[in-house]
Amino acid sequence: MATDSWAQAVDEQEAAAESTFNYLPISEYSKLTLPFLSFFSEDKAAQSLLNKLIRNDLVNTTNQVEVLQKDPNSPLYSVKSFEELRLKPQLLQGVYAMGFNRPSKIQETALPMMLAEPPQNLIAQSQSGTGKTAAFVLAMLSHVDPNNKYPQCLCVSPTYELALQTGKVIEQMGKYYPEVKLVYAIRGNKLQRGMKLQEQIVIGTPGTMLDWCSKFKFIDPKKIRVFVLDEADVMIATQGHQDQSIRIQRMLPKNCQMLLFSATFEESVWSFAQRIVPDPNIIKLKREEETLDTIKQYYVLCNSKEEKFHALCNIYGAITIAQAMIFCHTRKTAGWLAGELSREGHQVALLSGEMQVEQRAAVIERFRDGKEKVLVTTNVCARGIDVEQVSVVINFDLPVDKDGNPDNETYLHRIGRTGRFGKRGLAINMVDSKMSMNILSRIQEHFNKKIERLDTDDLDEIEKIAS
Ligand SMILES: Nc1ncnc2c1ncn2[C@@H]1O[C@H](COP(=O)(O)OP(=O)(O)OP(=O)(O)O)[C@@H](O)[C@H]1O
Repeated sequence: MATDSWAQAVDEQEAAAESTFNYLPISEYSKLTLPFLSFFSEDKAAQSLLNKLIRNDLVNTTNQVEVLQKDPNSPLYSVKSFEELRLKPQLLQGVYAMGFNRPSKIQETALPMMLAEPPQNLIAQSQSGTGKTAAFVLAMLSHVDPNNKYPQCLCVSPTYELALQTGKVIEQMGKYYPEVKLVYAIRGNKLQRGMKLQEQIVIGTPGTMLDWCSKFKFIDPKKIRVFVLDEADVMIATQGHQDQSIRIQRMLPKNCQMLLFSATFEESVWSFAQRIVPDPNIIKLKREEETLDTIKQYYVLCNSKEEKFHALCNIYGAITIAQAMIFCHTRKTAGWLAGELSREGHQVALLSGEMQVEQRAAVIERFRDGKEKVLVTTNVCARGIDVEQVSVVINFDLPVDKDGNPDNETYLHRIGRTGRFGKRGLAINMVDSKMSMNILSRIQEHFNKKIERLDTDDLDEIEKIAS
């Protein structure tokens, strides 16, 4: 594709996004199946949704589960099969119909606690994709009494889209348990004043959920038996969500089971979790550490973006690269580079900030399937996305934070490998100024790992790095 058509595609997307926003009232916006998320493309919520959309498997972690029980004398339960949980037959059927053969790590530890009598509170942290959603969905479905026609479980999610994704899991898992009904407490879902909900499970965003419990009284909070707070780390990143969640929690009865899930566990999440979940059991599943040990790192000296592109072409000319990811600082550079590479005959995928989340998921999926060999992206777009099979990572621009300092964490995440995918990798950094050389040196110092210079005009030298 030529540069012009890339530029045109971007213009068209931006125009479409603008016109959608201009003409949609807020209430309509939330009714869209997958609304534009571009204005919070940097957001954790978009990232989390993207991960969910492109994932169709469990992330396999080898690390151990860490269980900190509130009562250290109580036995540490763990099950190895869904049968051992003595689930209702309809639910077991649902689980198997989804293709789950046995519980994931977090499920085998969390489910016995969540299904215990009397109900136990739980704070659980494990990386995205490890089966948390399926775990609490099973807990909710197990605890409701379908004969009671009123809400018994509340589940709050940070955004409409994430609520919808969880709702889908409830629907799939509860497929053989049709007596249990689900309703979405989301902006735009307008109910008649004075009505009382009959559905047993309510899933939604904190603001609407709070309104439905207090202002409109569609829900009687005193009858709630299970309260789930999903994606707590994403939740607290949004202004107001913390307070709204706490206000909902305060309306619930003392014996209501409180469950909180998070993919990460920084201090802010932890203190929020403790405010919202009294007397918790705590489960943590540590993410495997990324390391630079198996990565060969190089830098190339250039004077301009054109020179960087030239160096890139030389690298491509000298070594066979199955799949590469190229990171640029701005959308503009990413678009330009993708155009130039396409012109050279490469099959290029471009991940750009103005794309809808669904479009971005499609791009990553195609790349993952090997339909394109090069993925050009900005860091914002690719943050938190794991494309494991990539063996070459090119920092067309070095990662910096908003103050222009080296972003070591991003550097590690872009090129690092976990022990499990301990395949050798190659990272090439493009340096085009004194400033970027300084950033490179600081990255090198930070990781205490030498980054060698590579002369891209010397084809023999390039060939050597691949061997
Ligand atoms: N026991 C299981 N066996 C096989 N697949 C599973 C199992 N549990 C969950 N999955 C699948 O693994 C994927 C990830 O699960 P899930 O969405 O529950 O993870 P998560 O930890 O909630 O992720 P996130 O933090 O993004 O919400 C889903 O596609 C889900 O269908």
